[in-house]
Amino acid sequence: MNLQFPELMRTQPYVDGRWVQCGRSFAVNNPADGGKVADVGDADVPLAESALEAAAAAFPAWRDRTAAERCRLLHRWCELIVEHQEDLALIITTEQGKPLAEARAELANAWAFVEWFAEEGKRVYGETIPAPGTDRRIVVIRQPVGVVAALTPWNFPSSMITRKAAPALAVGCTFVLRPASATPLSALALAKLADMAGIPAGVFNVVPSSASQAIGRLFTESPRVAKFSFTGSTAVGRELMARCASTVKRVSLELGGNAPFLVFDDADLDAAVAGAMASKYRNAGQTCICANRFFVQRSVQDAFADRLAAAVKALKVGPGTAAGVDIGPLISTEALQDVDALVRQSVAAGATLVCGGRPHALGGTFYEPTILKGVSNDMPIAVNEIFGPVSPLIVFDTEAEAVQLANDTPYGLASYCYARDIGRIWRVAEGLEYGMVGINEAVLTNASAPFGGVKQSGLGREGSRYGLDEYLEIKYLCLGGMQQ
Ligand SMILES: NC(=O)C1=CN([C@@H]2O[C@H](COP(=O)(O)OP(=O)(O)OC[C@H]3O[C@@H](n4cnc5c(N)ncnc54)[C@H](OP(=O)(O)O)[C@@H]3O)[C@@H](O)[C@H]2O)C=CC1
Ligand SMILES: O=C(O)CCCC(=O)O
Repeated sequence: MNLQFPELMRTQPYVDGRWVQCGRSFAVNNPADGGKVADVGDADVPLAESALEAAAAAFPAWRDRTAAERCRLLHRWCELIVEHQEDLALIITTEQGKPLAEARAELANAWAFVEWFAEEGKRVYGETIPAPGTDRRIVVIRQPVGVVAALTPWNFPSSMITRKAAPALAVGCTFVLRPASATPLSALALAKLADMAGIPAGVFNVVPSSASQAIGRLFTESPRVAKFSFTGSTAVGRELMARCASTVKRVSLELGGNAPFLVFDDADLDAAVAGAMASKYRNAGQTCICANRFFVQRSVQDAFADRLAAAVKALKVGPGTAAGVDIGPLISTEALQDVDALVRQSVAAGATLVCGGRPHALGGTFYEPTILKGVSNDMPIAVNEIFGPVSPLIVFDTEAEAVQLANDTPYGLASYCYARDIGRIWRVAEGLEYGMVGINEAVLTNASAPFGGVKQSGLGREGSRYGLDEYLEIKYLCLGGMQQ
């Protein structure tokens, strides 16, 4: 990797303000060609435990700084991320695979979370409440929960970190992160910049590790951790949440999705196709909010499919660093096999391919951008999170049927509705059992909006002023003896 600032290429865990030499390492590979990018120090449980200790030791002093002081450091961190965004984008593309343009967009989101919470961290207000008697006063204050431990996924190696760490640090919590083993380099580069920004030792720690289960057990069961935050699959999130019960930890979970994308007969079809492309094919479909099922009203199904197919066929597949590439590789061979199996099962069950439908001629983990028609809501491809560049089209007749089919899943993260009738839009938006509804819009993520799901898609919200609440405890002060 040819970085302008080579110091960003860190390969050791960052604990208590120091880069720690490890006895063992694990390889980070470039999904575009399978080549090794780096060997990264493999943090074991004792090292992760020492990171929790460091975070616990750093907590009182960090908590007791003024919000303005903490936020100034976060602003500095943000400035450094902006200054080094080209290098950081290259690191994302190299370890994760997405096209450079998308890596830059992820970076813009990543620093926007830091900037936004550097501002909002100054607004942790309390409250006074009228008391039932004249002899007392009720006051509510909000305080940082303490040490936060987080596990993040590989699909957004930078922004999934800053949207947890920035609010936590802004309100006075300290933070220990274990990034996905496929993408630790972005996390370590962010740690380098946090260090350069002057964020004190122990406040932000990163422990890359190949031992996901052992570190997960430590983070969820350690009494030192006050709050556990996870982004990843529902299956793993469910297991980790159960472990948190042993210490009754506060938990935030951003889990899997099965986003419905509803296209009604009054929709602006060009807008719907543009939204479908942005939602489905970004990050090669490896996004928890990407459209997973397209429900298209019968009278517009052919027009929508034809226009979508024209756009999909124009997508350029290739390594994320190559000019003009729209779709990079999938993260791993297993991911490619899973996506291909879902497509094959659908075809065997009666769906038809409009385009794509197999591993790409480039080989490796590249997959053809695909559209399937004649899918039904009970096929495995509609029941499971696809996490690949495949659009299954399901036809519907009535509004009620569309909402019923859309809600027929245990997931409830993002959903999308394209229509023009305002009554219909309102009814559908209210009826969708999802944490987020894109209405004639498919780009939902930004720092000022509350991102999160209902049902088995998770607990809590990230981004927006609600994102601060995840890291704050409410304390009620009852002042008695107030009578003269
Ligand atoms: N909501 C979302 O944003 C995401 C959803 N997914 C969904 O999950 C599917 C599988 O992807 P995958 O990356 O395997 O997602 P996982 O849920 O398995 O992984 C997410 C994170 O959790 C870690 N992890 C995995 N298993 C455990 C465990 N038992 N204890 C503690 N930590 C664990 C992973 O580490 P490591 O990477 O080292 O295994 C990674 O850091 C995808 O196809 C997609 O459907 C995946 C990623 C993000
Ligand atoms: O897939 C996710 O887990 C989050 C999506 C982030 C984004 O939309 O930028």
